[in-house]
Amino acid sequence: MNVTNVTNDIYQLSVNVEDILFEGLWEIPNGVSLNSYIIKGEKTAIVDGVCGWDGVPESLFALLDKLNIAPESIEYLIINHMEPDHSGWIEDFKKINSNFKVVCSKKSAELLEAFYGHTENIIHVTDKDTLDLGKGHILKFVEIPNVHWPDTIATFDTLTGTLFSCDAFGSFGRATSSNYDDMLSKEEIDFYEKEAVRYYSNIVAAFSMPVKKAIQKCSDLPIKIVAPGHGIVWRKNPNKIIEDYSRYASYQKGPAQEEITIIWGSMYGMTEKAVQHAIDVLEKEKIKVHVHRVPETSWGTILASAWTSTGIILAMPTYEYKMFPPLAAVLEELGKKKVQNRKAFRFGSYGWSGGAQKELDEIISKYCMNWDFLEPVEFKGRPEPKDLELITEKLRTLVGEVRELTNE
Ligand SMILES: Cc1cc2nc3c(=O)[nH]c(=O)nc-3n(C[C@H](O)[C@H](O)[C@H](O)COP(=O)(O)O)c2cc1C
Repeated sequence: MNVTNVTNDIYQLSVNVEDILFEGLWEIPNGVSLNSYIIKGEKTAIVDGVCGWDGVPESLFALLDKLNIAPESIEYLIINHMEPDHSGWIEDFKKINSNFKVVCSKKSAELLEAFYGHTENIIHVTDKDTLDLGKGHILKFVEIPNVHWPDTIATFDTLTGTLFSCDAFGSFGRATSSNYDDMLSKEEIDFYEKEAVRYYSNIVAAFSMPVKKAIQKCSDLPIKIVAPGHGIVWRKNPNKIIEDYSRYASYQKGPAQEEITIIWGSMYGMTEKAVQHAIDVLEKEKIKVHVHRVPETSWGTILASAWTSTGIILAMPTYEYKMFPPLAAVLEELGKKKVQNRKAFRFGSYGWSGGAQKELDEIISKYCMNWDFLEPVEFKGRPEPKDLELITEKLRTLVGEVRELTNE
């Protein structure tokens, strides 16, 4: 666990989690940090917990000792949201301090009872409330429901301008002791930016409307530091991550960036021949392309590039009168995350009846994805030169459409 100083009287406790699927589902090749914060006024508060803490009270004692904090002096545990990655430590925390008050939204309190049976000493807060910790640290609370659980609040320290934003403005990527934008190189910031896209698209994307509302609400605050529950702390340029999140939220309804994502699958290499051809054509068109084969590539990786791409190409054969199943599964996930209004094109092989296209149309319509498709190109068995020519023509049209939309 890392302990670092955020600013006057504020410290970060951070644990890296690796070798798991986040939420039991999302691949995290570069890990993820769980960040908790301590604010030391005359009274002391902990904002969110660190679930990766080993559960041994002595470990936390030792950390607090480093900061000259007696465990029993922690008066408030502020729960920004009740998702167990942050709050799952409450039972362990009770082992070192049996006399603290929980500060959270009314909805969090309900969840706290349902998940951990904890009902004592709870202070419900809303937008109208403040909490004075002394030494000038007056905390303000901002309800930002559905970013990403319905109970979510952000906590704002009015003295230092620090916004403890919970899952908002978070990213994947393990933390180091230089977990601050002012301590990182340009390359490292780029790394966390990619990890933020992956985090946003996998975890927050479906809640893009609430994200927009939360950003609007927080725009009234004089924010100097953004301290999220995952990822790096933004001290030098807090607006960067806020603007990035605003952009990511806008990608839901498109247009996104001048990029194309190809998602493809093939059993016996017939569709694959056309995919290879498509990659060559797009390379000549000099447009940024992400290529993902299914089922080999994880949903999380595909979602991250589909989220930033204005154009999407789906290439798959017919399988038992429907789409190649792993592609159907990924497309359903894109639908659930509301990847909408893309410029799109589909091609693929069939043997005798076809049928992939029908299921594709059904999924697009079921999730109201509103993708604007070019006429599909389907070929029986292997693609003939005339099929490849037609695909070339469609790809050029797609590139033109993507460029037109993104350069408006
Ligand atoms: C298990 C299986 C099921 C298939 N089901 C259909 C089908 O319902 N309709 C059809 O037209 N072709 C069907 N085919 C034929 C494939 O679509 C055809 O072989 C195609 O060329 C495969 O392309 P690929 O090599 O890119 O996987 C099926 C093939 C397999 C192996």
